[in-house]
Amino acid sequence: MRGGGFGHGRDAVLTGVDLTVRPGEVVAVRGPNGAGKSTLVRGVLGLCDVQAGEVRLFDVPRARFRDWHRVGYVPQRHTVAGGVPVTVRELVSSGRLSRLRAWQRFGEVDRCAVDCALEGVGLAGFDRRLLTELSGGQQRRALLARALAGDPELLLLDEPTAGVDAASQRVLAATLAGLAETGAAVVVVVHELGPLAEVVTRTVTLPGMGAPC
Ligand SMILES: Nc1ncnc2c1ncn2[C@@H]1O[C@H](COP(=O)(O)OP(=O)(O)OP(=O)(O)O)[C@@H](O)[C@H]1O
Repeated sequence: MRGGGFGHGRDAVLTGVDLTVRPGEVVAVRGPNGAGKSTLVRGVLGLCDVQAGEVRLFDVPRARFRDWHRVGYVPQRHTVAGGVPVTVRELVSSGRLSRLRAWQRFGEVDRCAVDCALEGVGLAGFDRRLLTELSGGQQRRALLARALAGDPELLLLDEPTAGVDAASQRVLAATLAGLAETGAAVVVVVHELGPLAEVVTRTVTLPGMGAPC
């Protein structure tokens, strides 16, 4: 992004953001509550208003970008289960859908990707459970598995370690390191780096209080 300005309606949250993330990088985005970390990530995805500047994904202006299967997103909050009795496998399988062409069925490759993602976050034995029956930390891991199942080349994670125990944070760190080794770019919003310190290659700190970055 160049000169990125992001906000909500007319309210500006971030101005003048210049940030380039390259393949193989694991970039941590930090800053105080309300600094605009989620707004930045959502701005990349077009989920909040881009008020100024330009965002390009894989060198394509975001407005013209269509290859969303290349991008994974783990939101900070989720309402995916909101009243719908979805199993962990169904949730994680939905991460493959953007990879399928209109005429393609969910096949063996897709099932393997889902199994692999479940295993990668330590939820292999939970696939038939309802998402609502999982603890908060397990639900966050299921959301991560959904993003991983799509084999993203750019993965954006919004506070994936919040409410997640130390052992699971170490698993997450190893998973992100493995992904970056394949050449994927990772952007992760975090308050405390914890085990992620081992894999983060660069930290971007948002100053907060509406100050330019
Ligand atoms: N949907 C929304 N509509 C209007 N304002 C919003 C919306 N979401 C966030 N904001 C405002 O944007 C500002 C930045 O919020 P954001 O969630 O990006 O901060 P953050 O750095 O991720 O904070 P935290 O560490 O608490 O998660 C805050 O002042 C917040 O009130």
